[in-house]
Parts: sequence; C-alpha cells; structure tokens
Amino acid sequence: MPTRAAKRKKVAQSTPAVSAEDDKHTTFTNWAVNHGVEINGVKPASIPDRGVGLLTTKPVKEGDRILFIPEKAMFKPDTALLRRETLDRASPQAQLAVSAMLKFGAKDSSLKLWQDVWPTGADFEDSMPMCWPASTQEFLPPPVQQPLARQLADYRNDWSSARRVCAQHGFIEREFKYYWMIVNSRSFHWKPPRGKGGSMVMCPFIDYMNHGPSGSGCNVSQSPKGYEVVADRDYDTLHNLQKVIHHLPFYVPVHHLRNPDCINMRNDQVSAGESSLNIFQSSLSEFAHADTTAEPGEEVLATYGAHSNDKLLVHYGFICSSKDGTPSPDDEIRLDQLIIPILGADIQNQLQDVGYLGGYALSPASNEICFKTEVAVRATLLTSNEWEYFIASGEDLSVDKSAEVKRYLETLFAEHCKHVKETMEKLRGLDEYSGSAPHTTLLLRWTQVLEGLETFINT
Ligand SMILES: C[S@@+](CC[C@H](N)C(=O)[O-])C[C@H]1O[C@@H](n2cnc3c(N)ncnc32)[C@H](O)[C@@H]1O
Repeated sequence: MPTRAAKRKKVAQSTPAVSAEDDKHTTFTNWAVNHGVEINGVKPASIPDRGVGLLTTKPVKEGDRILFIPEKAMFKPDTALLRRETLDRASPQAQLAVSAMLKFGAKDSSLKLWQDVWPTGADFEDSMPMCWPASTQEFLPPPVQQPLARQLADYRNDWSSARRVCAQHGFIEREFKYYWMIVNSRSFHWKPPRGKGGSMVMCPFIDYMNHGPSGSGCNVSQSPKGYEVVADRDYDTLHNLQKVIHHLPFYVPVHHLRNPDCINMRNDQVSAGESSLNIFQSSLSEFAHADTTAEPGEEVLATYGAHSNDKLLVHYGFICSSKDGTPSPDDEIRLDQLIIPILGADIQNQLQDVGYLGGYALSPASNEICFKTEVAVRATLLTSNEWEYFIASGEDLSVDKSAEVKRYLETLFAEHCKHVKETMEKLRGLDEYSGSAPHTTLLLRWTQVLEGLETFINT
C-alpha cells in the first residue's frame, strides 16, 4: 500500500482537473486582458459564503497596482438607444439596467462570457431582501424595513419607465429585475476626464471584488484613463503565516502548510497557544477553500462604503460577520424604534428643533452610543438649562450624567432583548424554516443585534 506521502505526491503530479467553473473564469480573464484590463497578482476564486472574489497568486506589496480597467473596457449606458426609446430621463440605474439587458441579454451577445461569471437569478432570490416573500421580509429588523421600502419604490419607478421597451424587445420583468440588481451590486460611477456629466458604468474584473469593512480594503480610484486598484498593504500569505507560526508553542514546517492532517495531529498535542492556533487554522481553512489549482492566496477586498450591516443587507444582500464574532467597525444598531416612541411629543418637538430627532445608534464595535442618543436621553432626564449646556458643550453642567443615561438605556435594551429573542424563536419555529439562506441571514442579523445590546447591558 502506498504511504500517505507517496499518495500526496501522486496527486500533486497529476494534471489538476479544470472544472467548468474554473473554465469560465479563465475565459473571462483572457477576454478582460484582451480588452486592456491589467491584472497583477490576483485571480478569481470561490470564497465560502461570498460567491467569487479575488485571491492573490503571488506576494503583493503595499502600493502595487493590482488592477487597471481602461475606459474602453467599461460597459456604459447606450445613450443613442436610450434617447431613441425616450429613456434618457429615467434614473441612471434604470438606464444602465436597460442597456445591459439589451446588450448582455441578446441571443448571440459578445459579452456572454462576462455575464457567465455573475451571480444567477437564484443567487439574488436567496440573498436580496427585495426578492424575499413578504412573510420573510416581515422578519427583517425594523431599521431594515425603511431602506427596503425605499429600494422597492425605486425599483417600481424604474420598472414603470422600462416596461414598454422591455415588452418591445421581448423581455419580461424578471429579466429586467435581474439586470437591475446586477447594476445595483456591480456598478461604478465614471466621470470622463474632459467630458460632461458622469454615468453609472460596469467595470470588468473589479466587479469580482468583495467588500471589507473600513480599513480592510484596497484603494479603488478613478484615474484619467480608467479605474485602478492599488494594494493597501503587503499581501504575502506564506510570510504572514510564518509570522503566526513563530508565535505558536510548536513549529510546523512550511512545506506542511497545505496538509490539513498535520493541523489535526498538532491540535491534539497542543493545549496552550489556542488563539494563535485558531488564527493559523482559519488561515489554513482559507487555503483549503481556495481554488486548489492556485497558489495559496489572500483575498483582496474593496470597501463599498462605511455601511452598517442593515444597509449592506438591503443594498448588496449580505452582512459582514467575522469568524470570531468581532463586530464590523462600520456596523451600528439603530435605536430609533426603541427611543422615539418613549419620548413625549414636547420632547420630540424640542429635538426636532435642534436637529436631534432620530438617527440614534449603538456601535457594537466600540460599545458606545452616538452623541444624538446622548442628547435624546438627556432630554428626558435634565432641566432645559442643563440640556442646552450639554448640546452646546458635549458635557454635563454640574454632575456627570453618563451613568444615569446608561441605566436608562439598559432598562430599555433589556426589554427589547426579550422581543429579539421571541422573534428569533418564531423564526426558528416557522413551518417553512429550513436553514434556508434568507432565514440564516435573518438569524445572523438578529444575533448581532442581541449580542450588541447584551454587551452594552453587561459592561
Ligand atoms: C461586486 S460583487 C462581488 C463579487 C461576487 N462575490 C460574485 O460572486 O460575483 C458584490 C456581491 O458580492 C457579495 N459580497 C461582497 N462582499 C461580501 C462579503 N464581505 N460577504 C459576503 N458576500 C459579499 C454580495 O452578494 C454582493 O452583492
């Protein structure tokens, strides 16, 4: 019987099977390069729970240009067609969606190989709350309901602008909606260097990049000739892993890194240094999930904006979560629905007058409430003089009221935690509950809300 090592060698020597999935990404990559896209040290790969993303294929240094997309490779709204179809006054999103639908959706479209690497309609049905049935949408936390209603209103407007041209060209609403969501999640703003106004465009290859919270993304910017992505830091997985290994109470030779068995073996032996081991294992599992034909790589991310998870969920259909549960620095738990109803009409008017009615939030990363919340709660606790002094200076007039404000909110949050737990129980008890993607996302978001509130109460 061949030894394990021999088996491994044999596997390594055989030609790696190229899946249809790899194939379409290779075809699209070649197309992009032929259209002037410059790709330096990254390639598309499946990333668990994120669809496809970009992984490094070699060490990349901070400041290296990873991608460059020339203007000529971008997909732009078809202005002639839009004028002809009297759609030139429709929203920029509707204009780009109609242009994309007619071009990408044409029977023998030359852009089919780009569309082949996009998510499918079924992916959107799972991830985008705007596609969920009303009975599932009901379980969205209240702060998500408002932006969702706005998004649905925008979509309905765009559909009413586009329906005539869709019918003329033989497209149905489901198809328009697909391209509308593609544009929603994969477009950029392009301002021609000497031209008139800008427009929404799609940029091949950059649209592979997944989102990371503030401070974790590459620098994506417009240059006169196109869009470029520049590395925000050094990406050198082996080097980074070696740094971690040096902090471990044992040593794993680097040539064993790709062999998950060696980690299991070491895991049994090691009782100390657990957190280093966890970091090491999660890095290793990233290797294991990455395209096995690629060199081990790190994912390069872009920051779509300093968005809370509520906003990311409505707009992009995902929420940020880390393996160890550390909250995203951009996330916030909106408190309007808890605080506004308990303020009397007078206090609401006073807050309105000074511009502090609504927009209340708790940051789960810093475990702090925002200044607006400080002001709103003090409006119920202080005299007018004390309150106005606090608004002007950010400090309490005589005695520090921070502890009182905290106690006030703790009572409010404790009550709300009961409601959150009931909602989560209901969600788990639904007949159709099956651990489906929407249910999993909802439970994750409610869990984040609960943990944020409980941390505030308990610290
Ligand atoms: C510009 S595309 C990025 C490429 C995409 N992952 C794909 O498979 O084609 C944006 C979409 O990627 C997914 N995405 C981006 N960042 C993510 C993240 N941090 N976690 C989970 N999904 C993410 C969301 O579905 C989002 O709408």
